Amino acid sequence: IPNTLENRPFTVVVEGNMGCGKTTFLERFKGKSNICVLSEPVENWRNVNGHNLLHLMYENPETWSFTFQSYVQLTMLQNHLLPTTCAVKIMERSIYSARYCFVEKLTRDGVLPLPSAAVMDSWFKWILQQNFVQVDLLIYLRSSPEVAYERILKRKRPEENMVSLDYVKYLHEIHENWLYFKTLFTCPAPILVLNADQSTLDVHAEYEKWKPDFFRKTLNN
Ligand SMILES: Cc1cc2cn([C@H]3C[C@H](O)[C@@H](CO)O3)c(=O)nc2[nH]1
Repeated sequence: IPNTLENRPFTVVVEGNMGCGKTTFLERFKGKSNICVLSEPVENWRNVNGHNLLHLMYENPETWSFTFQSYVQLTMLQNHLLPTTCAVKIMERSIYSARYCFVEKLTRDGVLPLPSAAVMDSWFKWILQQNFVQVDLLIYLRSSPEVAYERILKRKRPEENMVSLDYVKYLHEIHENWLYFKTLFTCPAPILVLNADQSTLDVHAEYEKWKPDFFRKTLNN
């Protein structure tokens, strides 16, 4: 069956650095009857048969990155494929940022050994070839690393207590090259860039301003 909008929801993916405000941005859509909101499955990652893979990954990335990122890829695919009767599905991150941002960074850092990166990439490429995953709009919450880092410090996620500003800056560059300069990897859908350094209200005001164009443009294709 072709993966057309007739038999699947209009899928929006919200991407951005750690601390850019994705979770807060998605709060606005929760409770709307016709929108299925899928937050990043961090709680899943914290308890896989009793194992906190997120903690293990931060504590010893050389040993646990492959395990963690393999599970992230599975949970992202599950979100992409989750059936819904809603007209719109909005997801926090995607199988794309898993591969293009996080796995890419770990591979470049030499933290993820090349044989492991090759296996991750084989899974990723096969999944895309199955045409399981369709994204219709990508919202890039574009933040400066300094603002993002301040928010990470404030929210105090236990596993992130060792995250450095350098790590956040590096992830920022990868997001910029992918979603703003578009020099890194292909973009799976049209991109709406929002200035995420603003207050939550202003980010939503900017989204509301651009929404009609983007939904009309993408729905009419
Ligand atoms: C898709 C994807 C999300 C994601 C998050 N993370 C980390 C960054 C944050 O500390 C936490 C929640 O986003 O998980 C990661 O290492 N690899 C990831 N891949």
